Amino acid sequence: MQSLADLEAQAGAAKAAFGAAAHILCDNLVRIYKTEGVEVVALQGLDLLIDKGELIAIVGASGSGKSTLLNVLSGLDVPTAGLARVAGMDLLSMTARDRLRFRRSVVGFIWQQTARNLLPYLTAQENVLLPMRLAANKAHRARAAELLDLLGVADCAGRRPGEMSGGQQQRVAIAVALANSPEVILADEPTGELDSDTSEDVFGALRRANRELGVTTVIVTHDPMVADQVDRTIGIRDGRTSSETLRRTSEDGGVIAEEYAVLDRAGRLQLPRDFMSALEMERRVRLELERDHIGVWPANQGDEQ
Ligand SMILES: Nc1ncnc2c1ncn2[C@@H]1O[C@H](COP(=O)(O)OP(=O)(O)OP(=O)(O)O)[C@@H](O)[C@H]1O
Repeated sequence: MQSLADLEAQAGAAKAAFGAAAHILCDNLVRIYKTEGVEVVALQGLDLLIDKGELIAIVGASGSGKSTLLNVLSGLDVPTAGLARVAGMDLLSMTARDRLRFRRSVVGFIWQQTARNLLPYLTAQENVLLPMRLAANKAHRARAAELLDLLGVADCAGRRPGEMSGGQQQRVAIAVALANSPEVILADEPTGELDSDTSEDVFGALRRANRELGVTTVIVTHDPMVADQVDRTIGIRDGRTSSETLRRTSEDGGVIAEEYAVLDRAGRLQLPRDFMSALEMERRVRLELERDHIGVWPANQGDEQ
């Protein structure tokens, strides 16, 4: 029989192990906004693990908490409770100085509004040089040129944002986000203002940056096409991760997408709304453990109270 000390040691080890190797970790993340005495729980115990070098999409209905999550991960906003760690840095206990360093060199950010990403009076090259801060030396100029080339906008180097298309501006914005060699790129609806062809270019540029530079990339999107092209899509509902779609290539070269519900460490999972309404499930369900699955049934009429 195990002693209490053994059990405590085991529990401690399991806790340390959760997400220990993850590049991005959220554990039971909570963000409550208080406005005029009303509390809005935007994140309600969200768990998330992302490995180094992954390219993932986050999808979810409007108001599900996607932007709140991205603001936390980028160090712009501080969560109310829980644990959030990016590239080994704890986002709840960072000093102001660490936060600044984190925002300057650990994460790169791309906003939906093309105009918010670039300074209008600077050329593409000058925009990319800006985060590097020091007077542009030769190495910096070479890096700016390399990044613009990698993202397919080398020909825009000397143009100002007003002289570029929306898609070109977003690709330059990716170069700006990559300028200081961040470990993580966060993009909030980067193709939200673009048509589908241009979106594909921008998304291709993000994929290339992910593949060639190994930078962990998280894209919040409504765009179903974007969600089709990543290894993993994480669905958020009511401030929690609710589903994951994993894509893999089959032996014959086809792409197989499999959707899973997310089971948290407390054993909670969210049933898809359409499944629940199809069987009129509300409040209570019956569960039965079978040899290789768990059955879920609507409560019998007599069970309702
Ligand atoms: N600064 C704020 N003050 C008060 N409530 C907020 C604030 N920001 C977000 N919320 C609320 O938190 C919830 C989650 O919002 P969030 O913007 O994260 O959702 P979203 O999934 O990004 O939505 P969208 O797709 O529309 O951008 C919503 O109910 C929203 O009204």
